[in-house]
Amino acid sequence: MTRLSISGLRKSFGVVDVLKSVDIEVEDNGFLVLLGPSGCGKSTLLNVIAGLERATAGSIRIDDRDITDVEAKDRDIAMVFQSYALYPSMSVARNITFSMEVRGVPRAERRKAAETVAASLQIEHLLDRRPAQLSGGQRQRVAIGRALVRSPKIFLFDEPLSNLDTQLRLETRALIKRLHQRVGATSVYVTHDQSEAMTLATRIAVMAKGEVAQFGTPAEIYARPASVFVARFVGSPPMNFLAGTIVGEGAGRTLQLDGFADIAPVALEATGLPVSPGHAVTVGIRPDRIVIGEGASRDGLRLLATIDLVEETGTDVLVYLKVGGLELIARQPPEARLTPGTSVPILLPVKDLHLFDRETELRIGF
Ligand SMILES: Nc1ncnc2c1ncn2[C@@H]1O[C@H](COP(=O)(O)OP(=O)(O)OP(=O)(O)O)[C@@H](O)[C@H]1O
Repeated sequence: MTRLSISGLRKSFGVVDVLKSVDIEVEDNGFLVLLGPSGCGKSTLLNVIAGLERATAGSIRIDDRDITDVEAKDRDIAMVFQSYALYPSMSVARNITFSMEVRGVPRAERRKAAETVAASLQIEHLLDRRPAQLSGGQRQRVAIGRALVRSPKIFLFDEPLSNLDTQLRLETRALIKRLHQRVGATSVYVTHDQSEAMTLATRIAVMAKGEVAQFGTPAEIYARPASVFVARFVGSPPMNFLAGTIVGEGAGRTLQLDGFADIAPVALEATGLPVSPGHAVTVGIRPDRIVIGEGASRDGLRLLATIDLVEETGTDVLVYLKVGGLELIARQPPEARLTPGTSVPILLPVKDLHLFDRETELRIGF
């Protein structure tokens, strides 16, 4: 049973507020991913949880124990760094079990622990090598092994896959996921890579400028992004955005796209959204939701687009569309036959639209 609770956490370096009141709960066996662009404070938050940096205000609890002022070594937390941070002069086995050596655990017991952990990471044949004799992926496994052998209450990972090439990144990501499923330990993982966040997390905290912009499951964050920032950051290619305005009153309210006075507005009667006439909105739609063609009888915004560029990715086709002065990206199935330079009708189905207040950029509804 390990629950991590962070409340009202702030961290300032001099006059710079790097974390501004962060509240996060990680459930027992949860895998929290801190996701955000460079400089948003992810690593600082991880370092404060680890005890490598002191909080300026707020508290951190592991279950019922307040660890805010507890020294790093007494927190029962293990951290895996991007840089591996291995001891170059020690063998792999000794690197993995060094914490046991410090605690005076006998040699035979240490060797057995190193073998068990190494087997779970498929590096048992490397136990007697030095870090310099390992590939980057193998070094990262040793670093993970060193955390695993301690059986800590909480695992922290700081961009552990950043230094690996694409193939190794996928393999190591799957390894971390498998280990988490098997060991089930509560974990916090920092990344700016949304695909890592979506695949690993039980909960994601999307961070922006030292604050949590949205906290939820990967599915919630993808389906109902709380702001334009989150919508743009999660999903690849990112969500498309268009400017719109609410027209009409009450049950007769419609959404009109700005600059497209000739296309039929879409009725909003069933949505119950808190919008009033003249409300300026940003309309979002994910690339895979744009229908190219007539789109049968579905409700939505119907536009005429020109196909600008077609990119085959192997699994699907990315279609760059020009609509008036706008560019939209649509994702289509691989069998789609589309010719650059031709005009096509497109449909933005009403049920797939996301609405954000144009000024605050916060989600309105849908
Ligand atoms: N010791 C420090 N003194 C002053 N400012 C710092 C210190 N450490 C971090 N910062 C600042 O805090 C902000 C957040 O840094 P942090 O490393 O936490 O961001 P990050 O989201 O992890 O970014 P990245 O993905 O680039 O590592 C940055 O603007 C950084 O310059």
